[in-house]
Amino acid sequence: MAETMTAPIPDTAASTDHPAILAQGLTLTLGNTRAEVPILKGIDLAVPAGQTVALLGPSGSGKSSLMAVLSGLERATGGSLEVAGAHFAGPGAPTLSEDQLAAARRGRIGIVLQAFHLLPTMSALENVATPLELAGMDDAFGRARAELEAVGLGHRIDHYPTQLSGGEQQRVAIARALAPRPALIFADEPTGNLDSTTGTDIIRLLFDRRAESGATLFLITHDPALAEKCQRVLELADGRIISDRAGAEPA
Ligand SMILES: Nc1ncnc2c1ncn2[C@@H]1O[C@H](COP(=O)(O)OP(=O)(O)OP(=O)(O)O)[C@@H](O)[C@H]1O
Repeated sequence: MAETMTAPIPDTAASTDHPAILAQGLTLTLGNTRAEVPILKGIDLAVPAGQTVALLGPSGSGKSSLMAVLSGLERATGGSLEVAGAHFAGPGAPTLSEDQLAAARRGRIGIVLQAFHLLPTMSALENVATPLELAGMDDAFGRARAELEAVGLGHRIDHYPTQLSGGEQQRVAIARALAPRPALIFADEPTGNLDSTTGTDIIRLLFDRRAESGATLFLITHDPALAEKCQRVLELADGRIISDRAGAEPA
């Protein structure tokens, strides 16, 4: 799929002292002019590169919406936002088409969701290799194979998603998200569809693979114990960050 990027996206991702996430006054309002629903009500957040951050908050507080905006899946309606060097919103930010947003995410941002979102007509190997090919990386299939081996699925590369257990599908999804070596990983309730033993294995895998890459991790969870595995714990309520503190994990 050829994608041209007409709008320049300043790339500051290579600089380690540049924050991975810099949001100021970020808002998201959904709906139409007759019924506008404010979802995010002014988010100020700076996340240094390499930090692990958990986002807690009650159902409906806006966690998934915040992740969607920070990861470039959804456009903010106000404020400014820079993520892994991509200028997504704010004065001077280019207006990006869907393709341009996708291109801006590619290689910078890896996303792991509760529902694994693997392509059912593709094997595990193809699911991991395709984004690498789209990113124009050399040896996409060799890299994908190595990534699947790293998540313990070297023997399953030719299997289709329906032939894999939920835990195995999530391993493929993690391999797919991490294979392009993104500077930033977003994970939204990555164990929500898994039993607790499988979920524990998946979290260990996600944290181990993150530690190897040094990527910034932004993890949405309902589980306070899991949140403590991060260096920083944010709490969202009604579209606002109401608490920002250190987690139990040393920085
Ligand atoms: N397209 C939409 N139009 C209007 N409101 C929406 C839309 N999408 C989400 N919302 C509302 O935005 C609010 C935040 O939703 P969001 O999914 O971000 O919350 P959450 O904290 O992730 O919840 P959960 O923990 O249940 O997943 C909710 O009140 C939700 O109903």
